[in-house]
Amino acid sequence: MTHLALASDVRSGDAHPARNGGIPLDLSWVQDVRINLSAAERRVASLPGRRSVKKDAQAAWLLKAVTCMDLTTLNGDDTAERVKRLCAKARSPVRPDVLAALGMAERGVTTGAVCVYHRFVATAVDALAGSGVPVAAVSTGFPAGLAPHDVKLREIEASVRDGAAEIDIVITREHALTGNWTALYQEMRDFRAACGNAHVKAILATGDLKTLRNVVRASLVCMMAGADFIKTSTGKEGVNATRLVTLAMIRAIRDYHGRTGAIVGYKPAGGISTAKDILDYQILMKEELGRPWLEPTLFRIGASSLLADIERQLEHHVTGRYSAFNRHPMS
Ligand SMILES: O=C[C@H](O)COP(=O)(O)O
Repeated sequence: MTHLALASDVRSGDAHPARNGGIPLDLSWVQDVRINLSAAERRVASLPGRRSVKKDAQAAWLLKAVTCMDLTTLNGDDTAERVKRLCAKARSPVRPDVLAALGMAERGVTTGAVCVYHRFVATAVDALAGSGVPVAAVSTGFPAGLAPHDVKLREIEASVRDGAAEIDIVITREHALTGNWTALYQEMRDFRAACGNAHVKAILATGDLKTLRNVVRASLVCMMAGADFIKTSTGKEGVNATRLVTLAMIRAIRDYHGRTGAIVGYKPAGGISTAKDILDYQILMKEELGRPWLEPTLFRIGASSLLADIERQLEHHVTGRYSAFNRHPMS
């Protein structure tokens, strides 16, 4: 398996043939999609613990995962106070004494972003001022994505006005389920245009799409329409992020890069709650796409409860006097 040879500081959208316009929809490419996963690959991707990360490297990988995390609250009972607490956590996600014990006190660590509903974008932007942590807004009638199209566009524009640097849109599942790729492409183009300079992540709601082939086709169409990231799920579907869907989507990213030169990021989201889970995703990213896709510019993890388990694991390393950074696996 060869992965992509890129510098480690590339960002999604770099090298895109038309940064804000995607490429023309190539329907024959979409229709011709075949899922080239062997039975063994499907089996392995469905099992936990696909490969092991050496024990002495795990803390470094977990700390890297924190920097890629879109720390999320997307609940009906969210309040400004909860969002402010979340932002404080995003500024300082790991206890200073734990960071110091890991030799990371000087560098400082924040999460990749904070992810909230539009209502709380301004609150989060204010609470994160000066931290460098961007605000991501879920949008377009999240999670079902069934609001009128013009309302979706106005919601995106309002979040950008309030300071969201990243917009997580949800696609209209019906377009994918009925094979109406032209409609999906046009929808995504409109979302892309409404985002302006904000980065756009396309949530496919893979648990709703019935087949892996639909997932890959929807991935390709969203990338052609200019998505900076493709994201699995809202966290509200019956089935959210899985390793099998991840394998299919990141191979679509690799294929898309191979054919167009465009660089697209990946965001698994929903139900990722343990350190062990995220290590599996990181291994997949590194093996399939390569080192640049372990950075927050190209990899985000949408999660509301993962941080607590990572903190526990890091504290465990520290109290066990583990020197995790002596042999950093990703330098
Ligand atoms: O986009 C992020 C997801 O909604 C988070 O899902 P989760 O609450 O299952 O971690």
